[in-house]
Amino acid sequence: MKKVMVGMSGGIDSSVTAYMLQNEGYEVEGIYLKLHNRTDGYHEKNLGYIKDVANFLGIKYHILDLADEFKEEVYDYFVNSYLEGTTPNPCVKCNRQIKFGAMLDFAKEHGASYLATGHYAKTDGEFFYEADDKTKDQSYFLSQVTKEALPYMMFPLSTYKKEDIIKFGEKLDSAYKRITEKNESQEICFVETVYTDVVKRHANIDMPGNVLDEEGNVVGKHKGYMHYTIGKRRGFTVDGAHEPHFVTKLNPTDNTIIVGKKEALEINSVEIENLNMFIDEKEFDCTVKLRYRSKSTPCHVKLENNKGQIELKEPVFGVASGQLAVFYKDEKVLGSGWIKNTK
Ligand SMILES: Nc1ncnc2c1ncn2[C@@H]1O[C@H](COP(=O)(O)OP(=O)(O)OP(=O)(O)O)[C@@H](O)[C@H]1O
Repeated sequence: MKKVMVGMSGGIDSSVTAYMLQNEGYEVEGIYLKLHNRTDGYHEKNLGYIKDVANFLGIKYHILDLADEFKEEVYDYFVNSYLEGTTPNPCVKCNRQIKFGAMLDFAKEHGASYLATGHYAKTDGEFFYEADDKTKDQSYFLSQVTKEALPYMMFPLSTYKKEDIIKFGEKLDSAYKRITEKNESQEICFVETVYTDVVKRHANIDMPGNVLDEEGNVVGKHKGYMHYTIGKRRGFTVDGAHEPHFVTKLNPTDNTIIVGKKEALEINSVEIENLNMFIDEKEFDCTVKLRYRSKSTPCHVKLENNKGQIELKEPVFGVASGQLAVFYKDEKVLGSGWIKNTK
């Protein structure tokens, strides 16, 4: 019987994942990663749910403390990105370095043939594909995972809708029902409310400064550049403005922000770096997502020396440095790169 390790968070998706794989005949073991202490008793609470599910399934589970790696690779990167005036994507880093880096190594060392998670995405061992439930699809966040990890990955939820997983869990057992009754899913697992609450523990984010127009004229005041991301339209003043103004650029060096009208957010080309490609072609047409939940835009791509240039065939509004450009051919992920500059 083949052994599958399941990354268990104490949430409904991974709990149902473990059940499904056991039902399919795999020998299942769980792994809980200690990544951060968002609130007091955070791990104890999650482990309480995991223990009940593991008892119900009759499986064993491991606890792996990756707090140091997580701090270095994900948390510090997250905070530093805001200090640098870019918009980070911590889940992308976590998937590459932690879940399908360190956790996968652990699973292999413990004799597992596969590592499964409750992510909504598909893989055939060579590529990632979008999940059937497009509203939950997480292929964007997985696109920096190394090619070498793909043959070990399993996503049993890829053909289901999240609401069906919840309904299934409610009926399965009280251990599962209890999980469906907690309502504490965060967009970013270590951010309780808004990102500024995390950043302000490490830096003084309240530093009033000048708002500039595109010509560099002072046109208003802001609360401190770290309060803003590209495309934001509130929380700063623009003297005498009748139309909405949007943040188009952050300047950490002099604590200024540049604003403009909607047209100023229009982007036609994007420079990327630190590529992770699943295909060998260096020049191709495809579609690209420049942030999670944006629609795919047709584009032409040229890659060279771990960098790339994307020419968009239709303009996109409000693209932030630090986010990921993910290339798709229909539902297939071709690869991705980090956004460095936009024009
Ligand atoms: N602390 C953790 N330890 C082990 N695996 C984890 C942990 N956090 C997340 N995972 C795995 O990564 C998957 C996707 O994580 P994400 O944070 O997007 O979860 P989610 O959709 O809320 O899922 P769940 O309902 O299982 O918490 C989870 O389904 C789980 O398999």
